[in-house]
Amino acid sequence: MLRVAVPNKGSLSEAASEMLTEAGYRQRRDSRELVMMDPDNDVEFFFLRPRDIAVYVGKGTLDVGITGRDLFLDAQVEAEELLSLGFAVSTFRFAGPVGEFSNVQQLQGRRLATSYDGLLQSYLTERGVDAKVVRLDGAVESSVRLGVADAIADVVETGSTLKAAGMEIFGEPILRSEAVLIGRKGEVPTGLEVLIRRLRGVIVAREFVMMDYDIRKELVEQAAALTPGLESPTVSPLRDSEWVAVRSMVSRTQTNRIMDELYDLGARAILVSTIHACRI
Ligand SMILES: Nc1ncnc2c1ncn2[C@@H]1O[C@H](COP(=O)(O)OP(=O)(O)OP(=O)(O)O)[C@@H](O)[C@H]1O
Ligand SMILES: O=P(O)(O)OC[C@H]1O[C@H](OP(=O)(O)OP(=O)(O)O)[C@H](O)[C@@H]1O
Ligand SMILES: [Mg+2]
Repeated sequence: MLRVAVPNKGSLSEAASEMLTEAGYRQRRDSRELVMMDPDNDVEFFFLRPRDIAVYVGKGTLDVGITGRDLFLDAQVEAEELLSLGFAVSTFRFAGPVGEFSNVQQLQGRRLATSYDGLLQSYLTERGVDAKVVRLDGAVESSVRLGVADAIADVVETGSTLKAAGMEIFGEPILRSEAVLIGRKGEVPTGLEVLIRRLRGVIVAREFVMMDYDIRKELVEQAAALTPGLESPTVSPLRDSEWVAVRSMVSRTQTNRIMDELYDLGARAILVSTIHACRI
């Protein structure tokens, strides 16, 4: 039975369970459940703190787990990223009081607060910056105002938390993070390939839409260049032999631009539908 670690709390938890549900796995109904069997799929789910998931997977106690890339790298364990999952997208960055810092070298000898001390320390060491790292559990943005640090390294999404604390980002991003599936290096336990294929299916179904349209036969090459699909668009004959029907997967974010360009080219009856599930 494949043993899978899933975040039990925080910003990863709901999205991770939602993705597993879409992938056809059973998920808990009560947030207090710690373990859940899914006998139909031969998988056992363990609901754990996202920070601890890398530790369990690293030690081999559990086969795979979903966590944040930042949390995984911070844990510094023997595991590897198997798949990026496309949610909990954030950047890990330096920030300080407005106007005070502009680069990492200025952190020499200063105090830096973070919840990701492992990650931060190795970044600083690689760059030869000797700063004092102050480990805090959360609400790191308040640490400068409260006098325990001069600057911080923290998760930034919209930047509104930083702004509210009178801080601004500086320096290059330390890391681009998102939710990831991690596993033991070189090990492929039974059921893992199916899990990965199913999760990929969910990611693709979220990322793409299906586009259908009719176009005059002589314009099909130009239209296909706008909608090349993953392999090649499906072109089917219509009763009117001057026209063909085209079907192709299109990136969700490009949908309206492509519809406009197809319409300008002469395509009509352009229909967009969501992909419920897929195997690519
Ligand atoms: N605002 C956010 N936007 C996107 N991702 C975020 C955000 N805040 C945290 N994350 C990501 O979520 C993960 C942290 O999850 P975790 O559950 O430890 O923290 P949390 O959501 O802040 O919960 P807690 O309140 O327990 O600290 C990290 O991978 C981090 O990059
Ligand atoms: O850039 P933003 O969109 O403002 O989001 C980033 C904030 O979100 C997370 O905090 P969270 O709410 O999880 O609190 P915590 O720091 O106590 O974990 C993160 O630690 C940042 O503080
Ligand atoms: Mg947090």
